[in-house]
Amino acid sequence: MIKRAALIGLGTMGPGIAARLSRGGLDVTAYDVSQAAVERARGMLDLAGGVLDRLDITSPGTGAGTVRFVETIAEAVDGAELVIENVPENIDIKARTYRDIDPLIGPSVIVASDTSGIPITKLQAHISHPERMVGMHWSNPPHIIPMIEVIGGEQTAPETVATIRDLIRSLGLLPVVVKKDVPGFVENRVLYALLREAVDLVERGVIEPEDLDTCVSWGIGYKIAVIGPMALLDMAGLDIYKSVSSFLNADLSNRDDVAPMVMEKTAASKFGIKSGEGMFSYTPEQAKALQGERARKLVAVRRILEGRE
Ligand SMILES: NC(=O)C1=CN([C@@H]2O[C@H](COP(=O)(O)OP(=O)(O)OC[C@H]3O[C@@H](n4cnc5c(N)ncnc54)[C@H](O)[C@@H]3O)[C@@H](O)[C@H]2O)C=CC1
Ligand SMILES: Cc1ncc(C=O)c(C(=O)O)c1O
Repeated sequence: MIKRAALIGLGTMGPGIAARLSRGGLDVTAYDVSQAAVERARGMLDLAGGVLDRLDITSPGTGAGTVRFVETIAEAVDGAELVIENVPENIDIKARTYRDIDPLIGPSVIVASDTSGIPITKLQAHISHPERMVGMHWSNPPHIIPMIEVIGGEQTAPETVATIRDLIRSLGLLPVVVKKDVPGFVENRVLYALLREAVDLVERGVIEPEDLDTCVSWGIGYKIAVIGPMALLDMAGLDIYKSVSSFLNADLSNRDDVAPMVMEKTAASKFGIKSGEGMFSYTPEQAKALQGERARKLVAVRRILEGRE
């Protein structure tokens, strides 16, 4: 089983991934081009560890692994059996990262991308031995959400998919092997269809942002956490779904570009919590309180869903 992992890119996802892997007994070496990102990640490890404690996630008999922050990418990948790439969702940055690590790692070292949806087939065009490249798509926050998508590209060896699937299982997490390498894989295709409709409804003035969140979180979100979409079809009745979709599907948002509201906000550097304003506004204190409150609620819901409460 894999024992040494390199994590390239920290940012939003990196600290939680590092914390979760080390709790599972892996030794992680983490690298980021930004020292600020390294310091932020260093400061987040204990917080993530506390959440893992509340989830009763223990380490294997061999004990917890370590997280070491290193100053060069070469140090990060030295001796690693797995390299997790977690740089920005930009194929040029990812390709450059693969070119940087290629001469530093052997042909059997697995390179797993945390990409949100760039097809793995596209990514593996930028690395030697493409059979060792795979998608390992975590969800935010990665130390709490147990489901991880595993996606093989056209040139990915089945053994590579199986190795990552088994690693995820050995960590006590939920691997979902996606059968076809489609953009967005599965989770984000469903999420982005939902978000496209949600943004469209707010943009057209059908509903206020706060009320949309109440409607979706306490309606669909609450239900879907317990009853998955396919099971929900059977609960509601496929006849009902047929009747409603016969008129509603044609009326849903089918835009293939980015909503003007999102273009305007991002052009004004209104990215959300990370910039203090997005759909809503946040002071640093509010952002910190929200992070804690959301972690507490996600832990409580997960404990109930796992039948531990
Ligand atoms: N933010 C989210 O909710 C999720 C993001 N993802 C995916 O994970 C990947 C990372 O996402 P985030 O953590 O949100 O990105 P981010 O933009 O927050 O962080 C990326 C980090 O990579 C660093 N970086 C940039 N170029 C680098 C290089 N050449 N070498 C090393 N480090 C470099 C940056 O300094 C930054 O700290 C993306 O592919 C994203 O789509 C996956 C699941 C959820
Ligand atoms: C908006 C959004 N986009 C991508 C991802 C993951 O790839 C997430 C998430 O994990 O929650 C997300 O919320």
